[in-house]
Amino acid sequence: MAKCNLLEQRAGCVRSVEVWPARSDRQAERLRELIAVLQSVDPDFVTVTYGAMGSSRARSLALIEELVALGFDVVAHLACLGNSRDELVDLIHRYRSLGVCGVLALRGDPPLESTTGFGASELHHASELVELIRQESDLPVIVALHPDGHPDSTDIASDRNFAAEKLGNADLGLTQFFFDYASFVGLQSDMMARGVATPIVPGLMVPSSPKQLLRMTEIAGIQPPPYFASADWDLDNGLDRFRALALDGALTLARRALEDGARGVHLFSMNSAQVTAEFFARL
Ligand SMILES: NC(=O)C1=CN([C@@H]2O[C@H](COP(=O)(O)OP(=O)(O)OC[C@H]3O[C@@H](n4cnc5c(N)ncnc54)[C@H](O)[C@@H]3O)[C@@H](O)[C@H]2O)C=CC1
Ligand SMILES: Nc1nc(=O)c2c([nH]1)NC[C@@H]1CN(c3ccc(C(=O)N[C@@H](CCC(=O)O)C(=O)O)cc3)CN21
Repeated sequence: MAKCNLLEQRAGCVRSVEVWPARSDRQAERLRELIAVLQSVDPDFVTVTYGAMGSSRARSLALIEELVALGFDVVAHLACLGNSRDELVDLIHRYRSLGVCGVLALRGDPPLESTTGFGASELHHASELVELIRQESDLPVIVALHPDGHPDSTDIASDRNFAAEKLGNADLGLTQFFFDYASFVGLQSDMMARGVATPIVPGLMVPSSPKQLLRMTEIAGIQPPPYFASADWDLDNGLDRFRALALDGALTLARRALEDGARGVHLFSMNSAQVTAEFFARL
């Protein structure tokens, strides 16, 4: 049974890893390799995406069930967009009975093929979902925070105000990935300035290729790190050099955050066994 104490599990650095459900045979093979690595890394909790990039609810539920059965503490993502209130309530109860140890309350991304239609959505902001989870369960609630501001926000001040409101009602904040340490420091100080002291754990991503990096910076609405523009990655050994810099970059951010008092680190594994193994071996 899940221990349900997200930050008190390990003295020092609490380690968490995001995984997503496989959507093809090739992805299923990658997921097997990742789960094998996770069994030796032994993270404090694993988060399972919901609906990310169009993935289905059934696949998320099946992966949660599998990971719980393997003995992992699982945090389930839940997104407002595309679900009615009743569907969200049903999912919260299903998560509860599957034995998850927390919920990451997200607004969610609009469907890839649409810029406006959110279908049956009745809740429109993560803060509303935090309230719903509180009403419906005693599960710990995590929220996503955006060090560089959310790409849909009109200005950073209002984005920080909304972020502080939802973080104040949550048990933990996990950040979107970032490449500029100053953005993480800015987020922390803006939350403190608004009177919110809920712990914030940095989310790190180690891109496996320049192409993946550009795709992810586009999703997050942020600039690539400085090393990206420093070389022609198509040249000999370019990919190996890129991966070494990407890993060093994420480790540098993680270590600085831990030195400055962060309680843990969260890795967006991108379902890569190799990245996950190397990141935690060197942290
Ligand atoms: N770990 C993960 O899976 C992560 C996922 N994300 C993704 O980021 C996306 C949205 O992020 P969230 O932080 O959950 O959304 P959110 O609902 O907190 O914020 C989304 C946007 O709405 C604005 N907003 C918030 N509350 C508002 C209110 N009451 N009135 C008007 N505007 C308001 C915010 O400033 C922001 O621009 C999701 O697609 C999520 O999947 C982001 C980071 C990590
Ligand atoms: N805005 C936003 N939405 C998210 O879903 C999200 C974030 N940010 N930030 C952190 C992580 C990263 N997430 C991601 C990122 C990419 C894929 C993705 O491209 N998945 C492909 C597989 C690609 C591959 O195997 O290389 C898929 O088909 O599911 C999924 C989740 C989920 N999280």
